[in-house]
Amino acid sequence: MGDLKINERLIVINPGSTSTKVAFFTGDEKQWVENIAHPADELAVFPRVVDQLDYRLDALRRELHNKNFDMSGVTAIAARGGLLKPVSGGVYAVDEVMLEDLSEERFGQHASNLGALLAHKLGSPYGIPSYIVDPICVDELEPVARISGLPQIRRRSVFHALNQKRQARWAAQELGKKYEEANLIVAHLGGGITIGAHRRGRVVDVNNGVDGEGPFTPERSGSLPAADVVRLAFSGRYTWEELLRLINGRGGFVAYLGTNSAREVEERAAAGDEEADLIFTALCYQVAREIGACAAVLAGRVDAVVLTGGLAYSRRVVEEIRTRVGFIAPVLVFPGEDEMAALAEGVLRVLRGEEALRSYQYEGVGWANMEEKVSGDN
Ligand SMILES: Nc1ncnc2c1ncn2[C@@H]1O[C@H](COP(=O)(O)OP(=O)(O)OP(=O)(O)O)[C@@H](O)[C@H]1O
Ligand SMILES: CCCC(=O)O
Repeated sequence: MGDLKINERLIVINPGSTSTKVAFFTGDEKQWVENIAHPADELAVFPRVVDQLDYRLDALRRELHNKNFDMSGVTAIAARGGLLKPVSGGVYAVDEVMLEDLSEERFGQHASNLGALLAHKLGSPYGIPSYIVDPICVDELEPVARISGLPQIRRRSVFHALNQKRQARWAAQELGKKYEEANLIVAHLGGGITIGAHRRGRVVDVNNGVDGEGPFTPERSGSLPAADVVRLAFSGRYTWEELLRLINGRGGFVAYLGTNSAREVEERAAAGDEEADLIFTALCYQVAREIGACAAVLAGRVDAVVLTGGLAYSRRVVEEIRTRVGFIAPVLVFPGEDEMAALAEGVLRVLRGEEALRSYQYEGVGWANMEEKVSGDN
């Protein structure tokens, strides 16, 4: 008998704020990936992110058409998952309730909200099922981690779940353990920075990346003294939108140094720019401090600290953090991220029976009073 292996044929869709990435996989093999750019002036005509749906769908269909791509043989579509109700990590079938929540932007605006909507519109005419994997709203916080200090404000989990969980799996494998057996601290260091305490496969605490928790980042302010934020908000100097933009988009390196490129800041520091040097060091310091907090969450029982994302390519970033947190556990470095592969891998685990498929409609860790304000400002 020949070794006959029929590979799954997957389309992967990942909408970002200024582009939509699309890739084609046969089994684990990435055949091609395209980055469809959406110029700012074209996006500017859409009042809400969800209004971009047909525009992005047309661009996606055009790309596939230009490639003479045949949709009929596609097994499944894997899409980036956005701001939905809080759910456990895993792979979710795109269902009507999910589509409705995303169409209505019930849990906030985010480019990744378009993933499931695009996948469904593209696949359903052919009967192709769509899935999302570890969406940014994965929320596995323990009750104690939800307490903010003010009953009016409840902590929620919004983070780089897709990359964090993928790198955590790699790290566990390197340690000879299953993800579900390991205690890990994963620091995703990109344009946004989120640092999660992974206890035996669940992210029991993590800084909310989009609402201004945790370290500052190349373009976000991170946590700020609350009373000073109130003073700024009522100073008359900023509109609501401007202030939110300072926290998310124009904070961090952008605010201090006018660039969101960590690479550029590092180069400026190396060339003798003292301000750049101080701010670069401060970012590493704040990341280390957050990692230390996660070590306390895990009661010191930490198998490894994992550094990932674009900033983990920087030797200086890695060494500055390692110097401060190396006493906690070995530091493993997996620079960059590959969200397209992470999405494909998740759906393949389900198609191959290695992981159970989850239902959005029937699942959700839930908050009380879900209808109260959910951030619509991201
Ligand atoms: N070799 C390097 N040295 C220093 N910084 C680097 C290097 N490579 C990338 N970076 C920095 O990494 C940052 C971008 O990281 P990344 O690509 O993970 O972010 P993103 O995908 O835009 O945002 P996010 O990770 O929040 O989704 C930039 O500030 C970039 O300058
Ligand atoms: C990816 C969602 C979380 C963040 O941007 O910080």
